[in-house]
Parts: sequence; structure tokens; C-alpha cells
Amino acid sequence: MTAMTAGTAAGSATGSTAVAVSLESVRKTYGDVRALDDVTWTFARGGFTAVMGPSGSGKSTFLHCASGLDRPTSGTVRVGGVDLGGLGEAKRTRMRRERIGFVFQSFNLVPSMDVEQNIALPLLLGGTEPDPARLAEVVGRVGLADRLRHRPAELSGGQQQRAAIARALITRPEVVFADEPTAALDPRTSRDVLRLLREAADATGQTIVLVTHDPMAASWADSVVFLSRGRIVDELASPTVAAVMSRWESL
Ligand SMILES: Nc1ncnc2c1ncn2[C@@H]1O[C@H](COP(=O)(O)OP(=O)(O)OP(=O)(O)O)[C@@H](O)[C@H]1O
Repeated sequence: MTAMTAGTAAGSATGSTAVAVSLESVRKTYGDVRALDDVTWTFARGGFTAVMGPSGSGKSTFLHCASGLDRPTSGTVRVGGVDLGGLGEAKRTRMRRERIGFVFQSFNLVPSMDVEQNIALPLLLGGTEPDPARLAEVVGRVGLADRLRHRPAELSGGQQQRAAIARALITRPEVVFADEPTAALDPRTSRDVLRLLREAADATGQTIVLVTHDPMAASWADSVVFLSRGRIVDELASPTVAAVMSRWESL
């Protein structure tokens, strides 16, 4: 299969032309290893895209570079039109906190804080108190209203991930990056988490980029992009579990 050098994922299906995230000729090398090899891609606003590929194909590197957690060796990454490469560390940190949401496999909640404090953390770190109405809305959406005074260790894995999703959404970020968010969850709990991400795209026009190994999780997306050896090699629109598995076989 030949490498695709450009593409528009997900949100193109909605007719939106606004770009949430773009990568242009992005490379990331570690010594001799080309973890990302000339990747050019755009994520349209309001789309839900899954990123799949074999182990070592560059998925985490892709997510880290696209979200500003890491800097590419060369190339340009823009979030909401802002060139991340042109920002100093303080501005990049602020951009990540205010305009980008993150959800990780291991939840990454602060153990000493209760659920409400964890959800409000991006705002507290920025020196602002959460708006009570916004907090109530997000807490209601993830179904944790009766757990606000609990610490993470007192919650199930699914509840912890729902708290992490609320934390990712509290600032109304334009894009949410999720790295294997369902890998530690059972199928039913995984569905709850994926439904929340789907709703974030459908109801509030947020852009979702989901790295996953799981065809079922990928089938919740509008589109799947496949990475192989640091390059985007395929895209599948309107994915079904069977279609994802079939494409996967051909990678
Ligand atoms: N910090 C690093 N130092 C050296 N090599 C790295 C580093 N991070 C990633 N790599 C290499 O870059 C390539 C892509 O790694 P990456 O973690 O992005 O793949 P992945 O698709 O996310 O893999 P997995 O599904 O196993 O998590 C691999 O060859 C990996 O060994």
C-alpha cells in the first residue's frame, strides 16, 4: 500500500471546512528511528477520528506531536490555526491546558484530590474557579454527581475514566486527544466512555482524536486513519468493526 501524504479526516463528512488540527510534513526521529515520517494531515472541526496501526507504527508519537506534548523534529503542527512551533514553553503549556483536552489509558487523576477537584484541575491550574453551572453540566454528562467528594481510589475504573473525560471537557477544548482510553475497561464500561466522546463531537462540535488498538472502539469514530512505519497509509470512512479488521489485516 502506498503512503498517503495528505488527507482530511472525519469532520469532512459534516461539511465543515474549519480545521481543528493540522500537521504539515511532520517528522519525528529518535536516532535512526523515523517514528513519524513526513506526515501531512488535517482534522476537521467536530470530527471524531480513530488512529490505528501496529505496535511501534508511531501512534503515540503522532498523538504527542499533534497535541503539543512533544515537538516534532521538523514540520508544522497547528491547533486552531496556531503554530505550536512558534510558541514558547509557557504559551504551549497554557494552550494545552485551555484549548486541548487529554484522556489517557491510566486515567491520570490526582489521588489526593476528590472528583470535583480533579475535574476542575485545568481551571485551578490556570488560576480560575470553575463556573458552577459549567461544572454541574459536565458532571451531569458523565454521571458522577453523587461521587464528587470521593477520591479516585474509591471509584471504579469506568468512573475514574468518566472523571478524566469531565476534566478533559471542563474548559470546552476545541480538541480532545484520547490515548487508549478504554484499554483498561470492560466492554460495557468502554461503551459508556466511547459514547461520551461521541457526544462531545456531536453535541458540542468538539474534535476527537482517539488512538486505539480496538476495532470496536474505532467503529465509534467517523473515520479511521491507519499508521504504518511512521506514515499514514490508509483512511476508512464510516468504519464498521468488520471493515476495520479487514483493513488492519492488509497493513
Ligand atoms: N523516546 C523514544 N526514544 C527512542 N525511540 C522511541 C521513543 N519513543 C518512541 N520511539 C520509537 O518510535 C517508534 C514509534 O513509537 P510509538 O510509541 O509512537 O509507537 P506506537 O504505535 O504508539 O506503539 P504501541 O502501539 O506499541 O504503543 C518505535 O520504533 C519506538 O521504539
